[in-house]
Amino acid sequence: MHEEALSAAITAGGRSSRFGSDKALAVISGERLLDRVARRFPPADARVLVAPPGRYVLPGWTPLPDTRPGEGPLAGLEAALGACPDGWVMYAGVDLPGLTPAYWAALLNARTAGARSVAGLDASGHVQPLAALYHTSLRGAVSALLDAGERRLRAALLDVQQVPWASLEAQCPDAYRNVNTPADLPDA
Ligand SMILES: Nc1nc2c(ncn2[C@@H]2O[C@H](COP(=O)(O)OP(=O)(O)OP(=O)(O)O)[C@@H](O)[C@H]2O)c(=O)[nH]1
Repeated sequence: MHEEALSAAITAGGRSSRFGSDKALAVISGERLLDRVARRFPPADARVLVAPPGRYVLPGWTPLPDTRPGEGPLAGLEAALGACPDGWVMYAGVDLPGLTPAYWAALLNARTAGARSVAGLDASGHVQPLAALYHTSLRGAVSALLDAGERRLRAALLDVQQVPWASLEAQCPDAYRNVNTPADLPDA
């Protein structure tokens, strides 16, 4: 039988212009944001870090350059889907220190037949594509979106299974607290 892989991908290719310095390297509770997000994935068959070549060293993670540098996290997803083995990819922004293994388990458990992406809704009901599951069968669709000029990551949420906040809140209340400025750091 064909076994589907489960992969983890972090996208860390941005400019951190609002943060003022590279936010992936910001230290919270003694560790880099990058290490925190990486550490809080469940075990995976492949682990990739989409970022400019040479910017980071993250042991156990395969560095992966952007297919379309500077074009945002939708382009980062294209790179990740292209590099990961066939199956599901847990895709996260490097600026989400509140993600936990329980968060990813909740999304994985929410997969339904026919779904090709799984994303949570925040407390306001907004879908959160930067901490979501994408199936590698979306490769062609994501490239087509980019070719057509699309840059919003949420456009990749095709055949999406949404997970209500009520199903996530108890296990991971800070899942969607992202770091854009130094004031957003949990220790601040
Ligand atoms: N691979 C990749 N990731 C990106 C790119 N741009 C942003 N990201 C990532 O997407 C996530 C959200 O990024 P933003 O906070 O919207 O953008 P940013 O450029 O990091 O920060 P600002 O300059 O303050 O907007 C972060 O994890 C970024 O590292 C890109 O061009 N390629």
